[in-house]
Amino acid sequence: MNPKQPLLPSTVPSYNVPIEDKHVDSVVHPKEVLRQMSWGIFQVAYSEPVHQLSLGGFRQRIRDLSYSAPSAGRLLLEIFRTARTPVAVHLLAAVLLIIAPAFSLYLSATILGIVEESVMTRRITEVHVNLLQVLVFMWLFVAITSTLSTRIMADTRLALSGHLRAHFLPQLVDGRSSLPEEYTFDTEVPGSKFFHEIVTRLLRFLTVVAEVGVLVMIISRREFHETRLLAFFAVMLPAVMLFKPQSGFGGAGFVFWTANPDYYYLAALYKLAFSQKYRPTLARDGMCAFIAQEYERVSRGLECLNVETLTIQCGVKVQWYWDLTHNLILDYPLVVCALLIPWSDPLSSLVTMVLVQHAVMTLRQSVELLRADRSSDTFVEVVGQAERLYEAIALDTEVHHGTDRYPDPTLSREEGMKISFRNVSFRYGEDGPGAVDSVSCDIQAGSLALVVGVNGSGKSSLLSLIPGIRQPSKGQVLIDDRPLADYDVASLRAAMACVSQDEDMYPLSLRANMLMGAEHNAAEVLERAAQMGCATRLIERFPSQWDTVLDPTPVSSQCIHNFGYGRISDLAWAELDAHGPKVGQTAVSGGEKQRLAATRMFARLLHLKERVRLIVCDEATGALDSRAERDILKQVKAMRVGRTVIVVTHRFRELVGEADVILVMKEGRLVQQGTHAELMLDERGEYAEMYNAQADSGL
Ligand SMILES: Nc1ncnc2c1ncn2[C@@H]1O[C@H](COP(=O)(O)OP(=O)(O)OP(=O)(O)O)[C@@H](O)[C@H]1O
Repeated sequence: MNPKQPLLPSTVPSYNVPIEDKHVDSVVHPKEVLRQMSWGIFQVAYSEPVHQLSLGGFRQRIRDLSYSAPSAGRLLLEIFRTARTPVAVHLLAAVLLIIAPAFSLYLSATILGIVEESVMTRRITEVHVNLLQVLVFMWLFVAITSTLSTRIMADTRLALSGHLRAHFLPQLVDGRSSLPEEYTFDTEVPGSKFFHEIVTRLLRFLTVVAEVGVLVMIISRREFHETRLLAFFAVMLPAVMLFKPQSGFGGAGFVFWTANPDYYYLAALYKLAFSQKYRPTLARDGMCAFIAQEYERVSRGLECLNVETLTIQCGVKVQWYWDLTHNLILDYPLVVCALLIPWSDPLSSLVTMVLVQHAVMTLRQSVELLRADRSSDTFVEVVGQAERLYEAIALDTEVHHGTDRYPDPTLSREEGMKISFRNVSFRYGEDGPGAVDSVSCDIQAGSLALVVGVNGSGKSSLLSLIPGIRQPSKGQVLIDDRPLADYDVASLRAAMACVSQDEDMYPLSLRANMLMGAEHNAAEVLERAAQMGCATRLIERFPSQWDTVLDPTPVSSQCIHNFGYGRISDLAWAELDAHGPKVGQTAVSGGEKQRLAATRMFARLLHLKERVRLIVCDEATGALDSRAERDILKQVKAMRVGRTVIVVTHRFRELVGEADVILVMKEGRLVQQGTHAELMLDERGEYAEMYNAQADSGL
């Protein structure tokens, strides 16, 4: 399957989906073969995996496996050390599950053997009866063991996930602003999928091996004809199941296209008839009847009218001989066995037939599971997941930091943090757009700096370099005249209180958001911070007030559906509703969100007190009404003593009088800097234009 080809949603009627005439790439995945077929007016293309039996492919896989093996071994060992008991119990249950079906097959063969012998000799001894009883009890025991083992495996898997989360989380959380996409573990428990897939695949493979082994043992004891028959089934069944091309649900993904112009015309008519965009005009011009007539006329000639994409998928045909072989081996094994009756003893044939039926049922189930594995990641890919986890753990933070704690007693000043940019450039990614271009300036300790510029001029990008979230691609950022990279990043960030324009609350209670672990004077800090952030009334409005979680994380493990535990009763659901965690979201407007973000920043300031030497407000009040914006900025200014303050805002007129320096950004460059009076001298300059535009619009 060419991954670039879109897979159309199967529930959408095909006449509703005008798609371009797409030609299927001749470059296909090496493990797949492209097939095409006609379906009505459509051409359908889909890919199927090819069973690579080539020596080269095999060698490559061995090479890949041996490459990933050390990490995989290390991870398996680490998982075992992290949760010895769940892992040991899980593995024990897995071993029992491997043995159970093969043992059950062996028991049924033994029981049938005893029955056969008794009927042949027309004599059933007490020994036979006792043996039969023991065997039946053993059978029962196997059934119970299998059920229990399945449940134990499910339980231990959950327990193991908990252990692994707790074990790997501290290793994966560091100062990075984000992990690359391939290393995110927000939906995946690190190591869990790896462990589970390895165990399950080995379990399924060994189950089939054990079943085939027992079958071979049984075969070797039967009559010659029957031996051949059983051997035939033992080989053919896995072969048919593994290699037969699949159709219908679970089959290959597909693309379809047509060169039939009527199809596209029909699609256009359909869109015209139902799109809100065109209907008023159609009605106004009296064209509705025409559309209906045309649709009827064209659709009569098109057989695609009743064809849905789903039907196409089911119609992906498998050659007839595969279907026939599949039916004979899997669905009608008794028919094949019956063919042997003329050549063997009828009783013996009967016993063989029962055995074959049982063996087919058992093997079929196991091979189906094995086949299901093959449609997902390959074993080599699963083993490679260990590599990915260790790479994520070993990832370095984007910015390299030193060990010197901030503030530096020899350089830092009481007035606040001094920030200097020396020819600083920054771009997003190696080939990404240049956001900051050769900026050089000083923001003196204790000053109020205003950063202005049109959208996209690089203001936020420049400020993101100060807490060391991003690394300049060129130049240097100095903090108190010393390279930022010399400082220990945690102590540096503890000296900053930043708030940006689109800041979300963490999925924790508002209290936790504001305090983030700080317990000292909590109530006082919260009350004061809410006042400063203009959020007191807002928080009082929430039913749970400070305990409100605005966007709670859904707790997916509140119930386990269809996972070995069957249906969940209505009563149980009601209990969960009554006592379970409430996961509803609380909607807040953009302005309310900014009030809460400002409150969080003030809470940080109140808590960390004089440790904070820099305040950065990056368009943090853009969505607020003008009164709230004025109040919040007033509070920020009131916190200036002993701190440098940087404010980015598009409505800057009220602040210009107090600003010690105004930095004017344009297309990533710092085009002007100075006080308001100095900048206004250049009447045609960027700053004067922006200022006058604001004055004209009354902002
Ligand atoms: N995460 C990102 N990835 C790639 N490009 C980005 C990213 N963030 C910003 N940019 C680009 O960098 C340039 C500068 O953006 P930046 O957000 O720094 O400007 P700004 O002056 O703060 O804009 P605004 O006033 O709209 O907030 C823009 O061209 C923007 O498209």
